[in-house]
Amino acid sequence: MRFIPSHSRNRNNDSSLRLDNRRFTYKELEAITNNFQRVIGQGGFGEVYDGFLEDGTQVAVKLRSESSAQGVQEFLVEAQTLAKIHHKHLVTMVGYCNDKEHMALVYEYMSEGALHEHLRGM
Ligand SMILES: Nc1ncnc2c1ncn2[C@@H]1O[C@H](COP(=O)(O)OP(=O)(O)OP(=O)(O)O)[C@@H](O)[C@H]1O
Repeated sequence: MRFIPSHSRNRNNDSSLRLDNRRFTYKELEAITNNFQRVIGQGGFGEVYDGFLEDGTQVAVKLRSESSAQGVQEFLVEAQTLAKIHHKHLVTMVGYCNDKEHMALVYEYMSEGALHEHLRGM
């Protein structure tokens, strides 16, 4: 499956993923997560890590593991869908990483308390 036509690929032609969100390098993710130190969850794509951006914003970094049952395309679909959607009942995607073999999605962190508050307001 293609997400953008080949004629509109970005100039360096490195990816079929083009989003308005911030693009992180794997090195930046290492810094943000303090070398992937704290696992906060486990999803279909792999582990989810706690992290902090330079401005102190807490984020959840969903790193796609090589052994993930879900494929690269599914990962890209999630990234591309969330990049387009901004809704008060959906967690915001801050950015993504598509750096050689590393793929990750970066979301605003949502604590359980915040989630319950969120759901109560629905
Ligand atoms: N934005 C977030 N803030 C805080 N924790 C998160 C966030 N996103 C995910 N997590 C943690 O990571 C776990 C797995 O995330 P999530 O369910 O989104 O993964 P997934 O890959 O979509 O799972 P699946 O596809 O198997 O349903 C969550 O249960 C939660 O503990």
